[in-house]
Amino acid sequence: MAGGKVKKEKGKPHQQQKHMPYQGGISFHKSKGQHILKNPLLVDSIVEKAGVKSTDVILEIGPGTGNLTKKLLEAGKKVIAIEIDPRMVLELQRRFQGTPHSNRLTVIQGDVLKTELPYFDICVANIPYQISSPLTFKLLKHEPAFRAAIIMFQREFAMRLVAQPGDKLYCRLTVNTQLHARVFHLLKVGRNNFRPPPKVDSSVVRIEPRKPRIEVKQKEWDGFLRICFNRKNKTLGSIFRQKSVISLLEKNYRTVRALELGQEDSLKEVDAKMDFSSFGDDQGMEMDDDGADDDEMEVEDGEADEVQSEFKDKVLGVLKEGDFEEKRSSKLTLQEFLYLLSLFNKAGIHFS
Ligand SMILES: C[S@@+](CC[C@H](N)C(=O)[O-])C[C@H]1O[C@@H](n2cnc3c(N)ncnc32)[C@H](O)[C@@H]1O
Repeated sequence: MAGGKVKKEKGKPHQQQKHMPYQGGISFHKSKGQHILKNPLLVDSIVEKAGVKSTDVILEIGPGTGNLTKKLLEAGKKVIAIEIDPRMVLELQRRFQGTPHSNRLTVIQGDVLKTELPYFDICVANIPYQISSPLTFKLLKHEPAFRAAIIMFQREFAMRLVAQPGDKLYCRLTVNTQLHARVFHLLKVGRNNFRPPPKVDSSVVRIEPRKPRIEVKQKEWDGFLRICFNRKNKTLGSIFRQKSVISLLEKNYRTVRALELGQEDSLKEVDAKMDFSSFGDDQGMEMDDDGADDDEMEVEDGEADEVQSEFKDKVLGVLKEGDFEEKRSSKLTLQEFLYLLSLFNKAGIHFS
């Protein structure tokens, strides 16, 4: 309930670290990323840069107390807002009830990550940063594709989304996002525009889903990028020489061949011979990685780990064919990644 008492944590009678006071009586929960936009000029600027049309159905994620919602209602035809916190939902109802906007606002109470998204033309949102990655990919998977999403992210996350080959922040998240969308940086936002101020600066970006979509087999693509970005500054030749990588690809190769030939026995034989422990469950193709650890090593590398085999020659042959052996993922364009994957697939080499 808005204006309710702040619950004190057990054993910490004088501490209310997670609850920040708010002049209107509502308290903000950091755990829900509640940093409310307090600068009306900034709110105007976001709505203006979003290019909202008067015919637009707008999706807002995390409307909070409704500062952005109000401007969106003024600009568009309809706002559908998804808010996890029932206190905020009440606050919104109270704020817009009896106003000319009330019948054009629908508030859905729930976790946006667990909610089936409605149809919308444009999404405008100041989101809780902890859901940045899964939310971005939920939006990018959404059908039918919307015109654009204008979203406030933590600055570093935003810069990863818009990074170009060769930029320090260029990572798997960048390539995965840019496969599905064109992304533009719109606005830098300092932390003092929020109440309470977050610990980080922010940026507003514009995400435009590609139309038509670039079609890839998602598991194949994810598996491929995971390997390429395992050490993004190493040459692809060095990454694809690793024993663990060769083993995984050879297993996939034989699996596909065996399935094609319907040879179940040879499958069992392959499984018995190979050790794939270094990839294990990490082959899960979830898209929620924020890319922050792309420089971290998941697969051991090094000369000692190399294998000599015909299959390795096959893999390196593909790299040579496309002139990729000396190239590094940190500098590869989206088109080059797509081309390299197509060369691997043409040679019967698969990543899932
Ligand atoms: C950064 S605040 C933005 C509030 C408001 N839009 C503004 O700009 O002033 C994020 C809002 O998202 C809500 N929220 C947090 N997690 C959410 C989730 N998983 N699904 C929907 N809303 C969420 C919070 O309760 C909060 O109201």
